[in-house]
Amino acid sequence: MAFVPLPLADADVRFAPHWLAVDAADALLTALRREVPWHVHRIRLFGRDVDSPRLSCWIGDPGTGYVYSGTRFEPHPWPPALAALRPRIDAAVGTRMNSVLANRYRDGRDGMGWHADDEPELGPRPVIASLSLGAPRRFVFRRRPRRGERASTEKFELELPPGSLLLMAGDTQRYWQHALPKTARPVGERVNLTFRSVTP
Ligand SMILES: O=C(O)CCC(=O)C(=O)O
Ligand SMILES: [Fe+2]
Repeated sequence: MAFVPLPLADADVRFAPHWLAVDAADALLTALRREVPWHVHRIRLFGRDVDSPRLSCWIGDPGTGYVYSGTRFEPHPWPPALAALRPRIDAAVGTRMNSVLANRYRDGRDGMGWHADDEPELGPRPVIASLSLGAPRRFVFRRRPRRGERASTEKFELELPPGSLLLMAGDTQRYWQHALPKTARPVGERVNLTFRSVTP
């Protein structure tokens, strides 16, 4: 359950690799497969609308509607398994979360490209708690280029096993981007929940 800080400069990233026991993570994955209305979202990529390479669902309190990749989503109400989990997440990170983006990566062809979760509704220093379930996947950070720098080579990567909780806080979104790369390796299904605190 303990968090260890990860060595990203000017960021606050903490990781609890075994936040949930493996059987609890499995049970949650089974419940979420059934309880969450999974959809392919349309996202804007280099000025074009395309199908996102994953299934997703926005879940949240009323009024936490969210703009993502140029599209506004009204949140789905909390399914029972997530309503039960939410106070434990809140206690672990010390923030009251009011929404969650659930993502379902069916296999290695699904992933998420480089981005920072820096939408204005998340405030200047977003606190985001990311819980992983199912197949382990590689998660990567890259530093945004500093002033006068064309590109940054600073990277940090880790594997996110089932039951792990990754906390991103402080200036993490300001100075770093993250991604879940696609992979040619045969990997099973993974579900990720990013709990957020949105100011409506
Ligand atoms: O699936 C993941 O681990 C990352 C998800 C993510 O970055 C996001 O939902 O913003
Ligand atoms: Fe993200």
